[in-house]
Formats: sequence, structure tokens, C-alpha cells
Amino acid sequence: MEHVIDRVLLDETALQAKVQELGERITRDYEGKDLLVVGILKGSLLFMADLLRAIRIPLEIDFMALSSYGSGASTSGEVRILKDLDQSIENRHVLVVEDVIDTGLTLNYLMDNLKSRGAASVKVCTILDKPERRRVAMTVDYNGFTIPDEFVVGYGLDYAQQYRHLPFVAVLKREVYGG
Ligand SMILES: O=P(O)(O)OC[C@H]1O[C@H](OP(=O)(O)OP(=O)(O)O)[C@H](O)[C@@H]1O
Ligand code: HPA
Ligand SMILES: [Mg+2]
Repeated sequence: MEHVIDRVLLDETALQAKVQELGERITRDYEGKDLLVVGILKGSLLFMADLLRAIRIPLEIDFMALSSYGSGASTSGEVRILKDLDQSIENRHVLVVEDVIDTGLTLNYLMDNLKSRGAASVKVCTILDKPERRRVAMTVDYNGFTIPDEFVVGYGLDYAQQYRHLPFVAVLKREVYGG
């Protein structure tokens, strides 16, 4: 793996400490509310699994699969729903879980889409935020780490579907993705 990784940006200890902190905040904020946690596949998988275990109130989970990056390192700008929710979200408090907010195009599309379904509230929790790359204004309700404008992999994030399983977040060497 060393030959493709430039440097580790966030190690496992830092990620897990932040996940606990986010879980505690969410627990406090959603106490007594009907909470539905929606993971956005595939990138949120590892973060979602860790975050859920750090939330100490009743909740349900569901998943959506969206895609705009295809197999490369830059967004197509066009968001597609590959898998929708299994249930109605009318009058429910929805917390969307993402791995990274980059241009914001994916989430912008998704938030509008979910709000139009009559949810009581729709908020977002991401482990990584890259505000320098934003193309649409976006309120991030729960953010783990603000990171620089570099293409990262690991902890759910891929390059060409690889590296998602790494327990840390790393910057890929530029020659790997041709950036
Ligand atoms: O803010 P944006 O520029 O829209 O980028 C962020 C989105 O892009 C990635 O998903 P991707 O489409 O690569 O699917 P994946 O989760 O299956 O990797 C990531 O998981 C976010 O959902
Ligand atoms: O830095 C990133 N890495 C992987 N997938 C992504 N999708 C948006 N930004 C990224
Ligand atoms: Mg991706």
C-alpha cells in the first residue's frame, strides 16, 4: 500500500475519537425524537457503522446509493439515485451520513430531494469536509474534520472503487490518480 499513499492525513485514533464526539452530540440533539439515520452508499459505510455505535438513543437506519464520481477523481456534476429509501420519511427526523462533502453537488441534490418528501427535519453529518472545493453553498450540521483540497482515500472513500477498507484517511500520490 505504501507505494500509492503519499501520507496519512487522519489516523485511526483521531477518527475514532471524533466519531465518539459526534455520536455524543447527536445523542443530545435528537433525544426524544423519531430519528432515521440515512447512510449514503458506498462511501459512508465505515463511518456509518462506527457512528451508529456511538449514538445512545433509539433510531432506525436506511441507505441510499447516489453516484456522481463514476470511476474517476472528478465529479460528473450529475447526481443519480442508484438505490432509494425503503420507507416514507414524512414527519421523521432524518440525519444523512456522508463520508465527504466536496463540491456539495451530491448533498445539495439530496437535501432538496429529501425535504420535498415532508421530513420533519433533514440534517447532515459528515466525517470530512473540503470547503475549498464547494460549488454550491451548503450548511454542514455535524462535521468531523475540515481537510485541504487533496484527493483522499480510506475510511470508506475510494479511488476507482479501491482503498475503501483502510482504517485511516490518506492522501493518494498524485501520479496514481493523474491529478
Ligand atoms: O460533494 P461532492 O463533490 O458531490 O462529493 C461527495 C460525494 O462523492 C462521493 O460519492 P461517489 O459519487 O464517489 O460514490 P461512492 O460513495 O460510492 O464512492 C462521496 O461519497 C460523496 O457522496
Ligand atoms: O477526496 C475524495 N476521495 C474520494 N472520493 C471523493 N469524492 C469526493 N471527494 C473525494
Ligand atoms: Mg466515490
